[in-house]
Parts: sequence; C-alpha cells; structure tokens
Amino acid sequence: MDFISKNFVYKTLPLRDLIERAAKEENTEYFLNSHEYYYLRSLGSDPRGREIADVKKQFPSIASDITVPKFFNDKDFFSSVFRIGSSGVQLWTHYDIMDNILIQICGKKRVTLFSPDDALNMYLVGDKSLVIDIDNPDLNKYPRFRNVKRYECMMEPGDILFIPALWFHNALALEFGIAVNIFWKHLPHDLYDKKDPYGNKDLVPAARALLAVENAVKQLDVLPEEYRQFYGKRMITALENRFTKR
Ligand SMILES: O=C(O)CCC(=O)C(=O)O
Ligand SMILES: [Fe+2]
Repeated sequence: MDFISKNFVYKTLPLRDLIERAAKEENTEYFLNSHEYYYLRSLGSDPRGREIADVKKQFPSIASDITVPKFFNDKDFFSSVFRIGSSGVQLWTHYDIMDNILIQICGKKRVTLFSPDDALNMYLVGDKSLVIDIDNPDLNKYPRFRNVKRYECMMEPGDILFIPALWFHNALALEFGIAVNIFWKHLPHDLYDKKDPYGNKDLVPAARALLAVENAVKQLDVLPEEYRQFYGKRMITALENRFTKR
C-alpha cells in the first residue's frame, strides 16, 4: 500500500466475505479486479470512527479465542485491532504512540522495525515514512535511509511481537494473515489526545510543539527569501543544539 499515490480504496464487506476473498489470490466477486488485495484494520462500530476498536466489543463471539498476555494493567488498555489481509499486502512504515503487542494468529508475516533514533533518516510525513519500498529504496531521493539500522523478524502463527511506542514498523504479509494488535497507554493518561480512535495522534505536548514549529516557520514568510533561508538555518541549528543527532 502506498499512501502517496493512494493505490487503495475503502470498501465495505461482511467479515465472512472479506476473509474468503483475502484468503484467495483470485476472486470471481471483486471491486476493482480479480487479483485485488484486501486489508482490514478494524475500527469501533461508530461510523464516524469515534469509538475505539475493541475485538471484545465488535467481535464478541470470537474474542475469547485470544488470550491476551498480561503485559500491562487493565486500566491502561486502549484498543484491540483486527488486522486481516491478503498475502502480499505491505503496510507502510509508520510509528504509533502507544506500546503495542502484535499477535499473529494465522499466516506468515515479515515485520521490519527501525529505532526512533533513526527518525532523521526516515523522511517522515506525520507518522509515516516516505520510503515506501524499504527493500529497494530510492537512495537518490532518500540518501539518509542508507544509514538506518534495520531489525527484521518473521512472524508465524502464535508469535507475539512487542512494538514499543515510536518504533517504526513495516508489515509485509507473506501469506493470508489474521492478526490482532493491542495498544496500551504506558504513560500518564492525560498526555494522550482524547480524540484519537486510532491511537496514532502525537502526545498532546508533542503535537503542540510541532504546531508551534510550523507557526514559527510561517513567521519568516514576511521576510525576503535570503533572510527566510538564513533564519531557517538558524532554527535548524537551535534545534540541533538541543537534541542529539543520531
Ligand atoms: O500487522 C500489520 O499489518 C500492521 C501492524 C501494525 O501496524 C501495528 O500493530 O501497529
Ligand atoms: Fe502500527
């Protein structure tokens, strides 16, 4: 999946049909073409997406099939999300702001992780990396991606991967797959954005800081280009001096 060219569309299907279609490479019933891929990221039942995904609430008859390991306190639970997809679907590299366990239920999946320390090498737009093809990256366009340290694992049914908050991850399904991931709040709850059904909005102080930077950059717009560039560089220096550049 490519969030830049948007090579996907959102459609509705009963869960049974989704599973049947996603498990096959070719389908007689389809939306766009008989070889299309499917990916479900479950949500809450509120169509405006304000309810939080919870397998226990939205899929009560099958929820007890999963035993969630006790990695966190019940009061910190945020959401449990179904991830069901065709073989070959690759989810773009992104970070989430909560600690997370990804439970693989069926199918093989390759998960590639990059440390938050590599944030400057990831070419981020929001929570996503512009480097879509991590196996064959365009190093002319994204030269610093050459420096990243890559961590890779193969997940098989029954495997659980701990994905710490801020760690970039990219998931490539090597077979039709069913997974559930669970996000929880490992920081004081008031730091999290209350209107965040996906669990991927930046922490409140971080979002404020990012907005302040954008506003600061806008202040320079009234200056001649030469000055804008110069003070842009001074801002970069100010930030570089405050944060370790790894
Ligand atoms: O398994 C996937 O398809 C994606 C998993 C993911 O992004 C997550 O657990 O946060
Ligand atoms: Fe994720």
